[in-house]
Amino acid sequence: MEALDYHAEERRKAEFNLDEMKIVWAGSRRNYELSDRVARLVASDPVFRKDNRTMLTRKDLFKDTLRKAAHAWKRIIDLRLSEEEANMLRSYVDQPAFTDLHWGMFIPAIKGQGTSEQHEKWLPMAYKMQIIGCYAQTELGHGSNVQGLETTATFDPQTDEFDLHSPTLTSSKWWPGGLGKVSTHAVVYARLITGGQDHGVHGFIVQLRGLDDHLPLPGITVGDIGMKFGSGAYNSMDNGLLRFDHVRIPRNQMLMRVSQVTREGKFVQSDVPRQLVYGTMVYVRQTIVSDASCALARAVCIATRYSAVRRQFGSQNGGPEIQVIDYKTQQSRLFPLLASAYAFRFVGEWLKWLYTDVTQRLQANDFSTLPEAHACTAGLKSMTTSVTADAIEECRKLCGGHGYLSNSGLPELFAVYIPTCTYEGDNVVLLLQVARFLMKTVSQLGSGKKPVGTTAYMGRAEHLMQCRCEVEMAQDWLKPSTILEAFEARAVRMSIACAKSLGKFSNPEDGFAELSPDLVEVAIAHCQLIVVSKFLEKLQQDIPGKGVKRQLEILCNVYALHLLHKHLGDFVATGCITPNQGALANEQLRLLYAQVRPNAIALVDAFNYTDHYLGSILGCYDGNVYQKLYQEAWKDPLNDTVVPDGYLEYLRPILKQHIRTARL
Ligand SMILES: CCCCCCCC/C=C\CCCCC/C=C/C(=O)SCCNC(=O)CCNC(=O)[C@H](O)C(C)(C)COP(=O)(O)OP(=O)(O)OC[C@H]1O[C@@H](n2cnc3c(N)ncnc32)[C@H](O)[C@@H]1OP(=O)(O)O
Ligand SMILES: Cc1cc2nc3c(=O)[nH]c(=O)nc-3n(C[C@H](O)[C@H](O)[C@H](O)COP(=O)(O)OP(=O)(O)OC[C@H]3O[C@@H](n4cnc5c(N)ncnc54)[C@H](O)[C@@H]3O)c2cc1C
Repeated sequence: MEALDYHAEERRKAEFNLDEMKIVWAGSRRNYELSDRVARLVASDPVFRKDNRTMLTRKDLFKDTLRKAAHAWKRIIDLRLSEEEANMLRSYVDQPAFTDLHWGMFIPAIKGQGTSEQHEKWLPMAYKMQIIGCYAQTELGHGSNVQGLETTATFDPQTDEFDLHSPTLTSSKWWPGGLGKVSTHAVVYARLITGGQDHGVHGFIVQLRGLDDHLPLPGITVGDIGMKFGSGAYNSMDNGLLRFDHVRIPRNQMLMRVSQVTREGKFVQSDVPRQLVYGTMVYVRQTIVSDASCALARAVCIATRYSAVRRQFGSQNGGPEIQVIDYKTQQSRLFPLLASAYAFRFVGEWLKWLYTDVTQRLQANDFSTLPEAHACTAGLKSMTTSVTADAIEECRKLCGGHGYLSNSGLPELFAVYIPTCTYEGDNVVLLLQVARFLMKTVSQLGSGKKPVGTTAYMGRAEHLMQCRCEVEMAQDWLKPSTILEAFEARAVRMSIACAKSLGKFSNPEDGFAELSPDLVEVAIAHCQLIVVSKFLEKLQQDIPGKGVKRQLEILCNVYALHLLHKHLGDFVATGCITPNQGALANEQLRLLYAQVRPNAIALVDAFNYTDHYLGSILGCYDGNVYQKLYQEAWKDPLNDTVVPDGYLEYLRPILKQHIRTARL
C-alpha cells in the first residue's frame, strides 16, 4: 500500500525539476549521491536513533555520545569510507561530540601550524584515532582577546623542554570541546617565553591523559565545565577546563611552522606572518558558513512543511480553513529565510573556494590574500550565524504553539546552534575585524593601490558615491545590475562616511572605539553585498533542469529585496535610493512571494533531508503531523502512569485540605 503523503498536492504544484535542484543544493551530482547515500545509511542504523535524547540525564547523554562516536568510527572503518564520507557521516549523526574537535580543529591545527616532521609524527596517530585531540585556546579570563591569554610555555635550555604553567585562576583553559572527559592530547595556546622574553601566543601539542588508563598526567588538572543551555543539545559535548602545574613537554612539541625555538633557546620568526597561528580559526569559520546554510535550511524545511499542513480561519461553507502558508505575513517572514538558506549555500561554496585558494598560495609563500580571507571568513561567519540563530527562533514562532514542543526539533536545533554566534570568535568582535579591514581599504583609495577581491567595488567609489538608482517601476528591481549597484553604493557610502567620522578623532583607536556601533553596521552592509553578489554570480552559471534557474532567480531577488526593505533606512539615508523606490522594492517583493508560494514545499524538499536528520514531527516528509504528535505524546514518561508520582505526597494533601475546608 502506498504511504499517505499529505504534501502530495503541494508537491504537484512545483514548477521546476526537483532532482536537478537537489544537485544544485548539494553542489554537484557526485556530492548529491554521496550525501544521499550516507544520510540514508545513518538514518537506517538503530544505534544512531536520537528521538529520546532530550530525556536523557547528562551522564546518559554523554555515554550515548561515546557509543555513537564509537559506532560511527566502526562504520567508517568497516565500510572504508573516505575522509569526505566520514565527515558527512558524523554530521548526519547530528550529535555534537569530541570527534568534531578532533577532526575539525586538532588535526587542522597540526596540519596548518606544524612542520613536516611534526606532520609525520602526529598525523598518522591522529588519523587512526590512536590519540584524540582538542583545541585548547580559550581561558576563563580571556577568549576574544587571544593576545591576552595567560598560560605560559617557558623554554628550559637545560632540559630542551617547555614548562607549561597556569599562573592564575583566570589562565585556566575553559571551554575547549572534547577536553573535559575524552581528549588524550590538546593543541594548547600559550605565551612562549625564552630567555625571559615573551614572544606572544603559540601552539603546543600536549599530552593530557595516559593512553592506557586515561588518567590525567602529573601536573594536569582536567574536567568538564558543567551543563550548558537547553536539554540534550550541546550537553553531549564535554567542554572542559584545564590547568597546568609546571608540566614538561619536549621542545619539538611546539608547532613550529610560524616561529621556531632552537636548541639554544633562540626564538626565530620565519617569513610566515604571525597571524597564521590563528589559521585554524580561519579554516573553521569557513566551514561554519556552509553549516549555517544547513541549519537554516533545516529550520525552514520544518516551518515550511508545517505551514502547509496547518490551517487556521477562513473556512467557506464548511470547507477547509486556510493553510497558514497562504497568509502574506507568514510568507513575508518565511520566504526570506528560505531565500537566505540558498544564499548562504552559494556564498559558502564560494568561501570554500576562496579558502582553498589562499591555502595554496600560503604553501607557495604568497600571503597577499590572507587579509581578504580573514575579513571574508570572519564577516561571513558572523553574518550568517547571527541570521541563522534568529531565523531558527522565527521558524519556531512560525510553527505556533507546536513549535515549542521538543519534538518539533526546533528547540534543540536552536540550543545547539546559538553558540555559533560566540565560538570561533564573538560575532561583534569579528565584525569589528571586518570594519578595520574596510577602513584600511578606504584609507588607501587615493594611494593608487587598487582594491581587489570583495572590495574591488571600492575602486569605483567615485561613481558609486554619486550614482542615482534608475528604478521607476516595481519590476525594474528585477535587474541584477540595479540590485548590485544599490548594494555597492550603500556599502561604499557607509564605509566612506565612517572613515570621514574617524578622521575627526586625533587618536584613531579612540575614534574606532567611539564609532564601533556604526562600524559594525558598515561591516554588515559589506557582508550582505558579498552574499548578494555571489548569488548573482551563481546565476551566471549554466544551471540545467526545467525551471531551476528561474526559481533561483526568484529566490535571489527575494533575498536582495528583503534586505533592502529591512535596511531601507541605510539605503535611503545614504541617498542610494529614494523612499519611493524603496516602496517599489516592497511591492516587487510581494509579487515575488506569490511566485515562491507554489514551489515552497519542493524548494525545501530539495535539501534532501531525511526524517531522521530533521528530527521533527512538524517537518516530517509525509506531513502526517497530527497523528504523529498524538502518538508521540503518549510516549512521554509522564504518561507511563495515569496518576503521577508525587500525587500521594503533594497533590492529595492539598486536595483533601480543600475538602476539609469545604466541610468547615
Ligand atoms: C541538533 C544537533 C545538531 C548537531 C550539530 C553539530 C554541530 C557541531 C559542529 C561543530 C563543532 C564546532 C565546534 C566549535 C568549537 C569552537 C572552538 C572555538 O571557539 S576555538 C576559539 C576561537 N577563538 C576565537 O575565535 C578568538 C577570537 N579572537 C581573535 O581571533 C583575535 O584575537 C582577534 C579578535 C582577531 C584580534 O587578534 P589580535 O589582537 O592579534 O589582532 P589585531 O591586533 O586586531 O590584528 C592584527 C592584524 O592581524 C590580522 N588578523 C587577525 N586575525 C587574523 C586571522 N585569523 N588571519 C589573518 N589575519 C588576522 C588583523 O586583521 C590585523 O591586520 P592588520 O590590520 O595589521 O593588517
Ligand atoms: C559551545 C562553545 C564551544 C567552545 N569551544 C571552544 C573550543 O573548542 N576551544 C576553545 O579554545 N574555545 C572554545 N570556546 C570558547 C569561545 O571561542 C569563546 O567563548 C569566544 O571566542 C568568545 O570569547 P569570550 O567568551 O571571551 O567572550 P567575550 O570576549 O568576553 O565577550 C563578551 C561580550 O563582550 C563583547 N566584546 C568583547 N571584546 C570586545 C571588543 N573588542 N569590542 C566590542 N565588544 C567586545 C562581545 O561582543 C560580547 O558581547 C567555545 C565556546 C562555546 C560557547
